[in-house]
Amino acid sequence: MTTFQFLVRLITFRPLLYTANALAWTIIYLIPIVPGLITQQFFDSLTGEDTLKIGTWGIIALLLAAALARVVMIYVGCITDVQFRFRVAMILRRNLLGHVLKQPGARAIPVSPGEAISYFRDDVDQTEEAVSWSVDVFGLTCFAVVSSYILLKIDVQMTLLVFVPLVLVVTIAQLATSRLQKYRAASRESTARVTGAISEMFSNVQAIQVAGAEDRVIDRFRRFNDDRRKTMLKDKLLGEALDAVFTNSVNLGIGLILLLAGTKMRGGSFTVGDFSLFVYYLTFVTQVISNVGKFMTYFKQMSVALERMLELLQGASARILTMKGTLLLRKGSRAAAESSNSAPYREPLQSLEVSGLTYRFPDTGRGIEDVRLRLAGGSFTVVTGAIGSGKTTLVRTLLGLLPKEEGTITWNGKPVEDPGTFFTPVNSAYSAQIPRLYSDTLRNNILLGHRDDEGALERAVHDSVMEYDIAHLQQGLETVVGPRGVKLSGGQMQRAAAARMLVREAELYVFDDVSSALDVETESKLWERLFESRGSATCLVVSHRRAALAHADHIIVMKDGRIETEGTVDQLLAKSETFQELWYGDERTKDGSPREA
Ligand SMILES: Nc1ncnc2c1ncn2[C@@H]1O[C@H](COP(=O)(O)OP(=O)(O)OP(=O)(O)O)[C@@H](O)[C@H]1O
Repeated sequence: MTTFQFLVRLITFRPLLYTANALAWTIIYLIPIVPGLITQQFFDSLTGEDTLKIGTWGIIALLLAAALARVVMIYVGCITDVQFRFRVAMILRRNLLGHVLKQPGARAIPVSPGEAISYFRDDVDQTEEAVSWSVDVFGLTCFAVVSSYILLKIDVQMTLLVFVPLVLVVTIAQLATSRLQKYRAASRESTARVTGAISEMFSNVQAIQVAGAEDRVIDRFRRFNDDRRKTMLKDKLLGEALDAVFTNSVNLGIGLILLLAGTKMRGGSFTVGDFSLFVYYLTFVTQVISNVGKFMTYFKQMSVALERMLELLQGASARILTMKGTLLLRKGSRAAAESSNSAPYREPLQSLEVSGLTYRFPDTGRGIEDVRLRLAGGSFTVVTGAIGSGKTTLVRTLLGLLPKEEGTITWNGKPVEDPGTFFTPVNSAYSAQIPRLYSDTLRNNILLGHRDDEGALERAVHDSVMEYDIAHLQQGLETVVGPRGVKLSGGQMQRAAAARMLVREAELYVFDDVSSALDVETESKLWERLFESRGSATCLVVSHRRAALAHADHIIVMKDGRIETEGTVDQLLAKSETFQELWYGDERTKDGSPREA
């Protein structure tokens, strides 16, 4: 989709509102024609050359009426503009967010969250700006046509002599704005580097101190600041210079008119009223040029914004951005939409089967290949294997957090078409390898908006072996855990994440390495409690720890992205070297032989 097509699609998103807006602003731009003509009559009346013959008070009344009409129209124009802008920005943000939310969770956005936020904020704003200014271009063109006609009728030579150089000066200045844009982009980039460095330094204070890297980090920060100073200076200097040209071009024009008008007036072909009309329109002609320039700038920015938003769509059609749909702006429309979503249906899990499951990361080509597995309802299956063997990729692809390239998944024999939507509570709940906590209370981190029905929170805290920690936290469940949960230990974070999963009722619980930071005793308690309170639930657990492996009904051993072997602990100990290494791994002596018991 070209930028122009994108603009047209946004304009036609609400055609009536856009037309009303365009009409309002065209009238706003055309109204100044009238006071110009009235002023001309006023000055001509002083020299007895006026044709209107309505006297000074009549002229004043007309001027007031024109001013009042313009004020009223500006009020109307602001309302139509805000209404239209708001809808354009809202549809873009909603469509973008809707697309992001439909993506597999682990690959929802191709950039950092900070950058994605800037796409949602700045790129949408720039697009909104361009669409809104397209209205002004139409109005200003109408003004330019009508005023040029009036001025040319009064004096062709004067019009050309005054306006052509003026148009040239302002156009050249406008062209320089593309350089200004380059400078602006560079200064934004350098500012982003500086703020990024500040946030990196704050979040890595300990790592910097431990590595004794304070001086190097400050040197790097200084370089970023120097760079920012240079780019900002260029940006400001050119910006101010262009501003000076724009504001002074009117004075320049008036100077030219004064020079020429004197001679013409003496000859009698040019009246005082004509002079006032030229000066009056001059301001608006400059405005026309600078506003058309502004639109051109916004249009260019819009093409960059479109490119960036397309990046966020990750190859999906650009039409997604401008898809029409209800905006739920009226009171109660959200509630109506929500109530139409029926409660999720829970189907007890008898068997979950996966076959030919394949996903390779585009940048490394690594991942999983042709994975086949079967989980029986109520079973406890452990996926194990060496570091990087594909355990996490397997569960994420199964759950739809990564987009499977090939393979089928069936739940009780029925194919699961969209795993990302299907594998959520009440069907399944998942606890990721790296716990993601928010700077909020522990209670809110566990519940994450879930209702605390019938003591669900208390049960989840107990099942995840957190009761002792909570008793020792200063404010118990009300303790604020700090950004990313920094006030908790690694093991506490893992168990908080497990509690978040267990507070949700589900048929299938998927644990990705939740026990790696737990001591043996706590981990054993975790599995025991899970069996006690949720014996009928099916569990898929990624782990290489004995406490989990010892509880397993079935173990899957991964190697290089494929299932190497599977079976029970005894079977695997007898036949799999990889499994023996994992099982005895911690106990090997330096010469490689197992330790004596
Ligand atoms: N985001 C990513 N981009 C590219 N390659 C990746 C990415 N994540 C993992 N990989 C690669 O995919 C392979 C499987 O990784 P995965 O995280 O599934 O292994 P794992 O068995 O869970 O390892 P660990 O025990 O360390 O968690 C590895 O070779 C890894 O380098």
